[in-house]
Amino acid sequence: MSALKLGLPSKGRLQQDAIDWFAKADVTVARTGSDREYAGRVTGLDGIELVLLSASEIPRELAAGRIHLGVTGEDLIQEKLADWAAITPKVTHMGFGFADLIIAVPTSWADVTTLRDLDDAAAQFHANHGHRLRIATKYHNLVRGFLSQHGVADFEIVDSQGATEGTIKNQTAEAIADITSSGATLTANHLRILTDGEILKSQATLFAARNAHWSQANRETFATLCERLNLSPDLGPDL
Ligand SMILES: Nc1ncnc2c1ncn2[C@@H]1O[C@H](COP(=O)(O)OP(=O)(O)OP(=O)(O)O)[C@@H](O)[C@H]1O
Ligand SMILES: O=P(O)(O)OC[C@H]1O[C@H](OP(=O)(O)OP(=O)(O)O)[C@H](O)[C@@H]1O
Repeated sequence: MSALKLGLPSKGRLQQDAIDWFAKADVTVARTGSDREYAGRVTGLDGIELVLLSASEIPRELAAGRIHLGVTGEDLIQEKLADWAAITPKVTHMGFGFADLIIAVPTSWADVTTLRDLDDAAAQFHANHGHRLRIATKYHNLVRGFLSQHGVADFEIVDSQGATEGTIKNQTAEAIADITSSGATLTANHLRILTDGEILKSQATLFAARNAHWSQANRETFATLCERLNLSPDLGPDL
């Protein structure tokens, strides 16, 4: 019998909260081996196999159906999977890992407080510098989609996979789009969120994979898990 594969973040800020969340359903995730070994097992509910993955790889594994269930941030799912709701429906929000994806500019840009101002500043910047205003982010698709919806076009995305708030000081970008939680990193780097610059509110979420092979046993395990967590997700007929 092939077990239901549950993908959890292998490290990082979501891992411990995810483990605690499953413990509420008497599903105990124990890391095995050393701290650095990406192995673990699940006890308390038969038929679940743990798959430890980077939070940013969980969307791809869900889409490919290599895991049945996965925990990651909504920001990562929406960025990486265009048609995410059809491929990997949400089972439930998990109530941690809250973070907002936002657009921010230097606090010294006193005249730029809205997207409209950003659009004007971008046109001016292009005219003055001969190249487009650069926005550093790892959320290329979400940022492009959001800015195009709001009529901001004269910009260029600069890839930044980490320390994005530092790109302005480093002069590799003029604005940034990144997730923020406490706001401390923005403040420390003299950045201010545009008043209408919120792209997405994210939190850790349990997703199910439509493309996974769901055996009868896998469905029953999932149903038991949902029952213990008091969940009745409506995932449509194909799951
Ligand atoms: N400061 C934060 N506060 C709360 N949640 C956050 C914060 N930063 C990130 N998150 C959430 O946690 C998710 C994973 O972030 P984390 O930094 O743990 O992993 P990652 O660096 O994106 O992935 P990887 O495991 O590949 O390194 C983010 O996509 C977001 O949903
Ligand atoms: O609003 P705050 O509470 O300050 O948190 C926001 C910061 O947290 C994340 O970075 P992370 O710590 O994952 O480091 P990274 O820049 O290397 O991705 C995010 O990219 C922000 O930089």
